[in-house]
Amino acid sequence: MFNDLIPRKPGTEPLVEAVKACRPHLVWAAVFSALVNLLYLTPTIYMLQVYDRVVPTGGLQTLLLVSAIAVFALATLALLDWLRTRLLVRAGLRLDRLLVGRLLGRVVDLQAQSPGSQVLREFDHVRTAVSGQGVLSLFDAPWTPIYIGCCFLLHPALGALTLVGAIILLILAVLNERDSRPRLNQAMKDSQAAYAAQESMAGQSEVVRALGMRQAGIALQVQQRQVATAQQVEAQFTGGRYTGIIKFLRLMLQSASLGLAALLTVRGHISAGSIIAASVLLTRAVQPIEQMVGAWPTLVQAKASWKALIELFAATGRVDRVTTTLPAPEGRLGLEQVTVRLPGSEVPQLRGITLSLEPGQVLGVIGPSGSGKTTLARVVAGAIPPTSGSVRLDGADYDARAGDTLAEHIGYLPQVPGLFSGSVKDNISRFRSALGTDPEQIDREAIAAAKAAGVHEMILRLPHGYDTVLGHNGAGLSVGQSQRVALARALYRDPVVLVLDEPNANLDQEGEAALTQAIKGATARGASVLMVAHRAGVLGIADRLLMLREGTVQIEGPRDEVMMRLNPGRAKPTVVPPPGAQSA
Ligand SMILES: Nc1ncnc2c1ncn2[C@@H]1O[C@H](COP(=O)(O)OP(=O)(O)OP(=O)(O)O)[C@@H](O)[C@H]1O
Repeated sequence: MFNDLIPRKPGTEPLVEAVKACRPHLVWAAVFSALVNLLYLTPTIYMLQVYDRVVPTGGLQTLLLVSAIAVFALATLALLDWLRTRLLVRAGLRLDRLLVGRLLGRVVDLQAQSPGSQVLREFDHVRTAVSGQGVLSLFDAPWTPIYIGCCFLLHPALGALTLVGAIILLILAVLNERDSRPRLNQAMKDSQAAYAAQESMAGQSEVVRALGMRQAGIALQVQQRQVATAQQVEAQFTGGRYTGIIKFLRLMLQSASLGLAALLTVRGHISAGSIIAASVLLTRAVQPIEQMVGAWPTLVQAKASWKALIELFAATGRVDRVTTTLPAPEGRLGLEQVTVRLPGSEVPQLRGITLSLEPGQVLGVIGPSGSGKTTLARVVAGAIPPTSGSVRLDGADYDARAGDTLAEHIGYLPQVPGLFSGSVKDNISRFRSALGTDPEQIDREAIAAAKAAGVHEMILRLPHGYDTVLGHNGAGLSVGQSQRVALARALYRDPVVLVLDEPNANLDQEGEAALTQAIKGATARGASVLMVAHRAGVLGIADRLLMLREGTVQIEGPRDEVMMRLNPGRAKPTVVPPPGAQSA
């Protein structure tokens, strides 16, 4: 039942480490729980002493002594209860400290986007269960048999009543779990889908308004929400029904034990003190079961979330490896039989691509829409791994440089610029300030990159220059301006490989001239450049051209030769020199 909750797959090591780090807290919390539960016997024992020793003899000194002991025991109970709660909260914090950074790293490493956005929510479910009532109810549960045993010690009939009561409550708890679990799981899935749909609509609100999809969009979201809420309500109704029955039964049992104990006292089987003691013991015996029923949704949710975290870590096991530090590369790029099949797709997007690119060379990638140009750019940029085959930088597989180490040598300008919320400088410097890099160094390098991209003057004309704060997706800049800032980001710290995906798609003449100069500057210092382009202009700078069709290389060779082959009727290649090319 709990087998699938143990992280065993490669890649899940951080989860194992985090659990190990929290183990001392959990063990001590369990020990304190045991002591707390023992001390819960204090009122029972106190009552027995008062009724059986103090009342018959009228011994005030005995009353004072047992009262003092009871106060001490109850104070210790309160202290230990407080300590165990603190320990669990600290365990939750430790989980947070150890896992959140890695978790976010793994989300970045995920290829499929959707599950990643829920990951922190999943983690919080686990943390809440660990640091709250969920785990406490598990710690208290084993005490039910002990309290029942104490009832048997008072009198077998009282023990039997408590045992039967506990069994009935347990059966109700199991039925509750069985009835509400599928509904809770479904409710979770439905509400996640509803949240995702709402986020997507909110992100596209302009399009929704402009296309008159307002009413349809709202109706769709309301429907999705109703489905999710209906399941939640059903689960709550089911849980509430059982909680009500369980509460009624517990109160009945308490009264029944009082009545039975009174009967046994009248008949002289037990002392008068046992009457209330029996009722208190029964309450303690069934309380963990009741607690468990209350905490069940939290535990079910935490279990599902923990499994989701295990899957996430197992699916992204490639990261967090320790690799040998290789020397800085020169920019020799090689693809060997690269095949890419994106997650969820049945056919590969790239098939058996082999190519090489030397430092200082520009390779232009052309081909019809959907032929795989962007996919090739993403693989060469290291954004996605090949499904098979290898991508090499100076002979070393991309995998040989772990995490961000590879990215330091690569400048990537994606088809959609993808700027982030933050200042223009933050965006160009790839948010280095968050890593504690010297601010002056960041300023110097960001300005150098902007100059290399020919965008320095344009940035200076922005309301706050490099400190202009951009919104989500670079809001605050035009599409062309975003593309130029993203080019500066790609050139930040002079990477030896440049991957530019339709870098001139939104540029005016000035922007295209700046782009050409930037590419020339990069090749002059020895960078290799792979550039996807539709428009002929910028391709004039390419040394070689590669034409893709349906994910395979159709033609590859020196630019003019390829152009001649593509346009055999023409005497001269059709690629026109890009603006600014003659000034080089
Ligand atoms: N996330 C994805 N999952 C599955 N298939 C995808 C995904 N993204 C793209 N594809 C498919 O991969 C193929 C290649 O897409 P790609 O974006 O590489 O083409 P492209 O040549 O860059 O096209 P364009 O010139 O229109 O940008 C297309 O058939 C597309 O449908």
